[in-house]
Amino acid sequence: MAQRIDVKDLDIYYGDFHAVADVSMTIDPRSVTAFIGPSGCGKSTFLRTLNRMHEVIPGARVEGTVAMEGVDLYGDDIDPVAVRRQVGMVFQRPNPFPTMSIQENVLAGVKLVNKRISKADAADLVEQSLVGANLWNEVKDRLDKPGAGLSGGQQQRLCIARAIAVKPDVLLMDEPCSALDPISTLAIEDLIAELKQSYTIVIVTHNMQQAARVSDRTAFFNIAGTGKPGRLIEMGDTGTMFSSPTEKATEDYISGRFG
Ligand SMILES: Nc1ncnc2c1ncn2[C@@H]1O[C@H](COP(=O)(O)OP(=O)(O)OP(=O)(O)O)[C@@H](O)[C@H]1O
Repeated sequence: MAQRIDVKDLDIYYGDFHAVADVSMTIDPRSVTAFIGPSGCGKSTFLRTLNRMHEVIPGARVEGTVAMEGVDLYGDDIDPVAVRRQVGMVFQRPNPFPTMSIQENVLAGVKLVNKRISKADAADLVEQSLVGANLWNEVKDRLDKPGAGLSGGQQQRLCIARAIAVKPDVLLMDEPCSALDPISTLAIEDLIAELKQSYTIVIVTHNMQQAARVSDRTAFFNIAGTGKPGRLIEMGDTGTMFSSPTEKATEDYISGRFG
């Protein structure tokens, strides 16, 4: 299930704008990697290149390689839709489909791939995915009610259930807790700790404490000024990054001196 990702010499563009320069990193399987850094340094942009969502924007492109278990996701024979199935994504704001029921939401991605799933298999998958997202006990008696009727934290866990229902290898999370209250945030953080047993997880967060709590490794990105590309400054074991980073910019950012 979980997969290792090797990024090599990646440059990311929006048309002529060079948004992120020269990133090389390894993301370990069955672990949580956090991306931190000031606004505009390209964390979300880089995250979206890991499942080829970046190129959905007109004019957006990359140079370099993103390899999953040695296979370049940008290779000529690779189907981007298959990549997005293998590498799921959870966004900042919970985005369940408002007119769909809870169970239809869980199955939304699966039905795109497998229209002929039997009722029994679908019911099993709904239960499995909701259990996996720590939501089953709260919703099992109202699976046919609208997903939009859940609390924000529950909606985010529903989105995680929808993402894991297609059985991805990797889960990308772009500030998944920024719209949530502290209790829901802790529920998602606990869930991330459980999910890493099975998945490779990458999370963008502005919250230093969250990066320190949930991640095994942390990557710090920075930007030298407006119009300049963001760069990966330093990446390492989260404990070390927060206690004794190598770069002064990392220390300044972590200690709240800028950003
Ligand atoms: N769709 C887009 N078209 C053109 N430029 C974009 C687009 N999305 C982002 N950018 C630019 O790319 C750069 C990196 O943005 P990005 O959102 O990746 O940074 P970030 O580190 O995730 O920021 P934040 O922490 O504020 O979310 C910024 O200069 C931004 O303006």
